[in-house]
Amino acid sequence: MARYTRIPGSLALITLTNPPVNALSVAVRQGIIDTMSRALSDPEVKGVVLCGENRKFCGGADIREFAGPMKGPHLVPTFDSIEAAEKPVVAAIEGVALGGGLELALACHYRIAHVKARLGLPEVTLGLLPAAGGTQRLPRLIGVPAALDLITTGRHVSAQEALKLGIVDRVTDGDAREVAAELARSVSGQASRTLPPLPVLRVAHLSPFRLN
Ligand SMILES: CC(C)(COP(=O)(O)OP(=O)(O)OC[C@H]1O[C@@H](n2cnc3c(N)ncnc32)[C@H](O)[C@@H]1OP(=O)(O)O)[C@@H](O)C(=O)NCCC(=O)NCCSC(=O)C[C@@H](O)CCCCCCCCCCCCC(=O)O
Repeated sequence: MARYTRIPGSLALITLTNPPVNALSVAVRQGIIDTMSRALSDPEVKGVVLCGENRKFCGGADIREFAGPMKGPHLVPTFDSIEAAEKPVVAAIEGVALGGGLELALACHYRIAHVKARLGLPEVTLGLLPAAGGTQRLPRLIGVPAALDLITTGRHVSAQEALKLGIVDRVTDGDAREVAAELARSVSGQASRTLPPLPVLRVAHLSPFRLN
């Protein structure tokens, strides 16, 4: 599920609620769609903060659902609609943002991380590749070499490393939701931030893959 709360400054706070790590179960995916649609259709709401319950942003796809056929809404269009939102959406990352959890944060326009947060795309350790936009959005955000490193090793990075790489916009030792709300208020009314195009042509050692 996802809980919808109005918070000061004409913002909506969307909280993923699926203990223990707010994984992206069918109910959470549907909850994101419903709450985002509510926030975007309410003219009083000028921006959105997305967080996870119990100070854990999101541990990714719900591995408890891997045993059966995929049901419910898909992550790709769900995340695409967040990215396309005309109101700023800010991820408040506490605890973990792993796999689909980081892919969700990457679809948001801004990311605030708590200093103790860990981020990564560990899909490779499960024999998978990130399949909810991470292979497309991460290279656009931090460049192909750094993105390939994270995708192919599956390693987790600290909030400070994520800041240095450019994955997050700010690190806080306070309440990430409050810092995210402050940022959402400061950018409300501005055009949504978009990711730059993939800089493929500038990566020399990937020249065999150059597009002519
Ligand atoms: C999160 C952790 C770092 C926490 O570690 P910690 O040591 O604190 O605690 P535990 O490890 O003991 O875990 C606590 C508790 O939490 C449970 N848990 C952890 N992670 C998950 C999870 N992801 N889902 C469910 N439950 C989880 C854990 O089992 C424990 O439970 P317990 O009851 O025992 O207390 C650490 O746990 C960790 O590292 N977790 C793994 C995180 C991870 O690997 N995440 C990535 C998951 S894979 C993923 O996200 C894939 C994405 O890219 C999205 C994929 C989208 C798929 C879309 C597919 C579309 C395809 C369409 C194709 C159509 C084809 C066609 O039809 O043609």
